[in-house]
Amino acid sequence: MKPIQVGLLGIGTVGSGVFNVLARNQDEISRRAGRGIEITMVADLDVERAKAVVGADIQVVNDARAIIANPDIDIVIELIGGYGIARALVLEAIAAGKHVVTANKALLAVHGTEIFAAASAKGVMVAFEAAVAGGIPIIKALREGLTANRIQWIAGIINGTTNFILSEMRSKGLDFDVVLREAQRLGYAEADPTFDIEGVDAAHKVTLMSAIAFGIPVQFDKAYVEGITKLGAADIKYAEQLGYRIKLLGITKRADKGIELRVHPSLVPSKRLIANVEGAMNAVVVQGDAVGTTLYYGKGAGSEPTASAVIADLVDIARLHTADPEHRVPHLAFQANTLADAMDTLPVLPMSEVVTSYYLRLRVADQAGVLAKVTGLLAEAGVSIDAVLQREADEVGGEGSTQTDLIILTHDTREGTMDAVIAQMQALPTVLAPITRIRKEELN
Ligand SMILES: NC(=O)C1=CN([C@@H]2O[C@H](COP(=O)(O)OP(=O)(O)OC[C@H]3O[C@@H](n4cnc5c(N)ncnc54)[C@H](O)[C@@H]3O)[C@@H](O)[C@H]2O)C=CC1
Ligand SMILES: N[C@@H](CC=O)C(=O)O
Ligand code: NA
Repeated sequence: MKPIQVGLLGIGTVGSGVFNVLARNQDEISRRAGRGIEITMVADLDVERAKAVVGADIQVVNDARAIIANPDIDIVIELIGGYGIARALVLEAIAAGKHVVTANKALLAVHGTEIFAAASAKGVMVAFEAAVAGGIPIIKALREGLTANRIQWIAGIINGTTNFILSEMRSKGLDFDVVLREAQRLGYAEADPTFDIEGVDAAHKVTLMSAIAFGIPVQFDKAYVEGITKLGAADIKYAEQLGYRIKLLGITKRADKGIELRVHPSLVPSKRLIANVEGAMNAVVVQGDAVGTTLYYGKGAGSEPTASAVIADLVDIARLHTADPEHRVPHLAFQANTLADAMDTLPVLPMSEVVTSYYLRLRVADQAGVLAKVTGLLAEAGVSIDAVLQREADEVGGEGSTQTDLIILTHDTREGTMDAVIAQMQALPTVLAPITRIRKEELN
């Protein structure tokens, strides 16, 4: 069979990894795919840099549309990033009857419904293994390996930059800004690192996993998103003393009335495997009703780890290219005549309806009766306390300090109830600073 022809749009960090891995492992990849896979055209705005990567035998252009217009190209790989030109190019490639492989989680989380519908109508595939947890084959695991299961929840460390920052802050006591700069230097961070540190990148990824796991449309706009920028070194230290690590988790869960979809820093018991995932590594825990708990661990970013996932998608498409579109692996795991038929109407729950437990830190005046007032308000609201830790004032504010930290762990509470009681506690004159609230996930 003639090799399948691939056009590559954007040959930066991931694109060059794809080119290099494909060249290095060409024979093995072809045997696995059942036919050759050849990158025959590359587009990048920086033509000279692209030529330096691919050499003289491959056509390099600066206009991505020249690839889409080429009738010999079967698959377009989009590795430009962002929502702008990438969205236009992906839709044009689909309209031209090309299969698409992309690592662009931002694009799919925001415009996935439109893109998957266009691909279904045209009978082409849009594959995106690299978009979630980079090299970890989590899309395949959810869509194929766990297909017998009713998925109950997924919780993942799915942003390498923030996990790297939290790990370095905890283990080396380094400052946030210093570690962020290092993550940028190492190529983990997004072009705009606010997407990493404010939880947006993780929310893009968990939105995609949620759609696959629960058969709901991709709904990034319904996700609750909170990053790590407000976390203090004190909370990392107190969590450790209480037997927890703080991780930025992307969580999606089947609840009574709908689906939870949220990203925020979370206390995770130190004894859980996922709590010990350090540096830029990613890990995803999936709980299915038949299989129980499964854990997927590996590199979620970087040139070749991400390329590994892109090429796996190329191989899938090379194998399925000639199959009847209705019998291909579906984009989002549920098979139906139209994409809309496959979708579940379960709503994504507002954050106020989420039930979880909490870590609260209150900077209070070190005087009699404060603890009783605070716990009294919690009791009135029906919030059950799991543990209370009071620091010595000297330890918090230095010798002779009149302030101290009160740390409270609660049992499960509805977020709306917790919002209300935090507002009441905040209004107490003896509460001297904004209350820190971090959600706690037992993950069992
Ligand atoms: N870097 C990583 O570790 C990971 C990246 N991703 C995703 O992969 C995608 C690519 O990321 P990187 O390779 O890191 O980005 P990058 O910035 O290194 O590469 C993007 C390339 O696209 C080129 N480009 C920009 N506009 C273009 C246009 N209009 N036409 C043709 N080329 C154009 C740039 O010149 C650059 O070479 C993004 O969606 C990113 O979110 C996903 C997982 C991991
Ligand atoms: N910026 C991302 C890169 C991969 O998606 C991360 O830090 O994980
Ligand atoms: Na992946």
